[in-house]
Amino acid sequence: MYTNSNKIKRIALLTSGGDAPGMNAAIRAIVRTGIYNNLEVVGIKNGFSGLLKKDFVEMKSNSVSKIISRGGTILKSARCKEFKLKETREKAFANLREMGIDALIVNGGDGSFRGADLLSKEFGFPVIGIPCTIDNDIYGTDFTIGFDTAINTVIEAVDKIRDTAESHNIIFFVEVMGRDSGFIALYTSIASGAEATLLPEVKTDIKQICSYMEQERRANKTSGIIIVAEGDKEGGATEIARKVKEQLPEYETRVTILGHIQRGGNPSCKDRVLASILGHGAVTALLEGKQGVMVGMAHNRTVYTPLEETYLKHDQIDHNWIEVSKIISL
Ligand SMILES: Nc1ncnc2c1ncn2[C@@H]1O[C@H](COP(=O)(O)OP(=O)(O)OP(=O)(O)O)[C@@H](O)[C@H]1O
Ligand SMILES: O=P(O)(O)OC[C@H]1O[C@](O)(CO)[C@@H](O)[C@@H]1O
Ligand SMILES: [Mg+2]
Repeated sequence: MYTNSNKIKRIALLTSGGDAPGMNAAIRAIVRTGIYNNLEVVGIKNGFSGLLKKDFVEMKSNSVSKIISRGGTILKSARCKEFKLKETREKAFANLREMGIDALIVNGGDGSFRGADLLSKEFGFPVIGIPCTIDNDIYGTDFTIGFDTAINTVIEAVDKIRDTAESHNIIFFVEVMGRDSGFIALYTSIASGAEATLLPEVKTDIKQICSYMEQERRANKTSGIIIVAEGDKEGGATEIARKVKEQLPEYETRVTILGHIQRGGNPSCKDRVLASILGHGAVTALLEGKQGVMVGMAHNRTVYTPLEETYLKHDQIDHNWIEVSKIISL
């Protein structure tokens, strides 16, 4: 068990799970705020995997020069299945102690916070989380870092697809990311005026989609966009399109899977600001003696939420928004 009898002098940070635009801005803010407060800052490469392999790098102010505008993560990220095992986390804790590290900042999504929370609870080690995921599925913050950039990437693509849909009278099924969460699908549906939205949180009824398409045709609409979150329980866009085509063979349909273009790219202004404020907030939280919490932004204020709540409560989509999206796309 770790007893933090001394002041925090040396902190580490890592990025974990899917990369998210703005992770670099968060790294920059953590490093510079740490140095400003006379802390030593250590970067851990490749998420929890790097923690196990002692893949550490000392971070100086110039290590983070000119990265605020860059997508991805200079520390690299990974999914590390073994971190779910207690003996693996024991090794991680031992490595942190061996490197003289007093606290850890984890930049990632709900899965990363599960790992971070276990590390904090099992060893009493000071850990702070920063919400970095394009999925926006974390409780305790209005938005996660990367979401804004990702949804803007999606609507730029959907606007282009719309041109072809209209020119050729095609119904497009556009698949967006979100294995367990429909935030990207719902926001981009509303913003691109999509004719229908399919989400993991709502049961998809193929018959209902078909009758909706018929209704649209009667209203003289000859093209359309249906946004499908990849985690929809009826299947991804390819599967949904196949099922619809079985019922309505006369319709011209196409499928576009946007895939990983949604995770890359230069972060938006909003994501850069959010990442900078939360990165600074994570370091000041540690200096104030906070641990086992995530730093988030609610109503433009920095707030702290126990890590456990961030992944157990998740963030819920507003079901009224689905209705609104339908009404205004009719
Ligand atoms: N239950 C768990 N216990 C311990 N560690 C976990 C657990 N779940 C996830 N992790 C760790 O966190 C890593 C990242 O989790 P995950 O792949 O779910 O991504 P995420 O952080 O939710 O980000 P995103 O959803 O944006 O890709 C996992 O590879 C694993 O190392
Ligand atoms: O297939 P990969 O690259 O592991 O990541 C896909 C997953 O990561 C996310 O994009 C979030 O980063 C999810 O929406 C998606 O399910
Ligand atoms: Mg996740």
